[in-house]
Amino acid sequence: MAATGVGAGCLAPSVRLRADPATAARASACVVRARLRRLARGRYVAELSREGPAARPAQQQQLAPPLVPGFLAPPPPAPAQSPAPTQPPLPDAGVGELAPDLLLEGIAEDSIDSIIVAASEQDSEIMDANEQPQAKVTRSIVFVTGEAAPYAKSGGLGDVCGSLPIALAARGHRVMVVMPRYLNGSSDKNYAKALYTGKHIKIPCFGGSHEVTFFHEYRDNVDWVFVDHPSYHRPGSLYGDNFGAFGDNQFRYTLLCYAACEAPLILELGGYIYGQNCMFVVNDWHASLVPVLLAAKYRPYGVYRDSRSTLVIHNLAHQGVEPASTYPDLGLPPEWYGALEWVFPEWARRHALDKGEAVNFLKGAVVTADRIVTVSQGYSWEVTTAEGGQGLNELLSSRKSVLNGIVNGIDINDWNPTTDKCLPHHYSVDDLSGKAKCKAELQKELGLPVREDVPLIGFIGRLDYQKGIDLIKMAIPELMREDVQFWFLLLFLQVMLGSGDPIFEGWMRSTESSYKDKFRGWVGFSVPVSHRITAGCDILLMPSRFEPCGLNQLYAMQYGTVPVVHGTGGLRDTVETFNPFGAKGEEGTGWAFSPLTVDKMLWALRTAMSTFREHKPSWEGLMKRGMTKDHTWDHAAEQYEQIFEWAFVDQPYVM
Ligand SMILES: Nc1ncnc2c1ncn2[C@@H]1O[C@H](COP(=O)(O)OP(=O)(O)O[C@H]2O[C@H](CO)[C@@H](O)[C@H](O)[C@H]2O)[C@@H](O)[C@H]1O
Repeated sequence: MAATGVGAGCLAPSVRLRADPATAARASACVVRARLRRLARGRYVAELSREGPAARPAQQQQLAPPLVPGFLAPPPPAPAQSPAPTQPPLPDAGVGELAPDLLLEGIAEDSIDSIIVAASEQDSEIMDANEQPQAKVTRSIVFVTGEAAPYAKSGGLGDVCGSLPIALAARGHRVMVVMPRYLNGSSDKNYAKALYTGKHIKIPCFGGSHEVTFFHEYRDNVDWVFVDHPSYHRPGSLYGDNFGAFGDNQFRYTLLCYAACEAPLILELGGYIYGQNCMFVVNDWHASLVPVLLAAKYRPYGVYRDSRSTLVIHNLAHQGVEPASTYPDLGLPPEWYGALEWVFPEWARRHALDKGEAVNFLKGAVVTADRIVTVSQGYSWEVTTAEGGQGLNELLSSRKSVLNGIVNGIDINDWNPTTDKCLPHHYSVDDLSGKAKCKAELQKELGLPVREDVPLIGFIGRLDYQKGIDLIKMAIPELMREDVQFWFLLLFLQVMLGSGDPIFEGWMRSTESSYKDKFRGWVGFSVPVSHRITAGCDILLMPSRFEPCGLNQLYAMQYGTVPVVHGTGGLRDTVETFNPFGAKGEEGTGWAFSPLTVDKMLWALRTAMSTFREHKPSWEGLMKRGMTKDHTWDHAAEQYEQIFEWAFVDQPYVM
């Protein structure tokens, strides 16, 4: 028979569809168009519809009986004498349900979104289209974090800790996330489904005994555990307010770490405790006391000897450094001071008598964690250099044997242009028309001239030295000479910088009035706005000085928005510079410029803008290559499992 090529290889690894030989014999009559919509956790929805029903002879409309009970039932056969009816469209097959007698064959080379269904003689069974890859070894995993979406988020850490645990749970692990129960009035509703567990403990630190209670919600197969204490109930952002970072942050996150160590031992979640054989995944400085506590306060007494810890560094710039005089407050044995000890270099000291002595939470975890992961491979090398190590480079270099990089994934349920509830129009790699409409809506919303031909550049980021905002400021006069529109979204109330800089806001207002038809700036935090910008812009600019991973460029690519980034850390790992003369034709998903200078940034932007204006097919290629890249969490989750496996091969840290 004229069997067409088997498409399984073109599909995502978890999707394999086969046809029985009898069906294969009717392959040519059995052409169906299927759209596979990617969901989270490597799952797919197949939407099937017949292509060219009129061309299909009536006698061949009877499909073979389903090979697997429960699979999509075939449509009833046409009555013998009646004229061939118009073929009813096949219903949406739903997750994992695909026509039983059909085989998927990829048609768009790099795309799994558009598939033709045909039959093939060499294939004789239906595989489960909904097969979720499972871990080889399942574990009890305890995430400890200062934030996790959707409960509390101030940036990328919240995104990652809101998604990675779900991806690991889907692969068969038992996963708990421990974070504070922040109540500030405006976001309290996020915790509405979390119930009091009836468990409370007293934590001996900071000269007293502080009672914390535990709340719990079971969602997406993950135990979300919220530590409650009055210090987490206050207005402002998670870590600070208009006056700067909260003065008691060290206390707040010491409580979190103690509580996280107790949670697996005392919380009966779903009927039984997690126990002492856990993998603790501690994120950034807020959770960094956990491996120190395991080594100093539990293992010497025989507890948690079978547990291991992995430190995940999302951003080395924040280390949780406080004066050395606070060490006794932490409730750690005096002999463990060395683990947290930190001495500022002379140039960083405030006065002649300042000895620069401090305690550094993140350093404590770098010393005591069993494994260290940074959120991209590029960053795992950068942190070992004097330029990128933020003072910890030598220590991190000494731990190179346990240091790895894993690029973050993104939550495809939240960030999917075909379903995103924040967008006025939806679109996909097959039909980009909705993106042009999103752009027009965004231009209307901003009061900019509605023009399809003008490149709209966006920036989304925190008001932080890291994000390279000063570079954009310097480049604006030059950039505004071009026929361009610029949309600037800044995150207000950023912790480490304290207040949302009034000088910067003043600059934005004056730039807006100087370039009325070209520039708009907005300061605030709004998830829907960030989605609308990601969809509505043509180009996303990220001139970050350093970027451990960066999520916005991943979201941008997913939404067909072309990233122009500084080639650093995770940006360099994830954005491939456009090459019109690649081995397979045009290659690349954006522009990664280096070094970080205004001129280089302008050069990259101008190249991108001229490609947008003058080379439409190339631009569309850039958009589509970005949209079809696999940014799902499943891949990253598998790599984390490998790290966990290595951690359990080694002995745990003991002094
Ligand atoms: N004004 C605004 N309104 C609404 N949402 C806004 C916003 N400004 C920013 N956001 C959102 O905040 C997140 C920021 O992501 P980044 O990757 O830039 O993270 P960040 O630097 O905070 O975190 C660190 O951790 C992450 C995760 O590991 C790393 O990717 C990163 O390199 C590292 O610096 C995105 O989801 C973005 O949409």
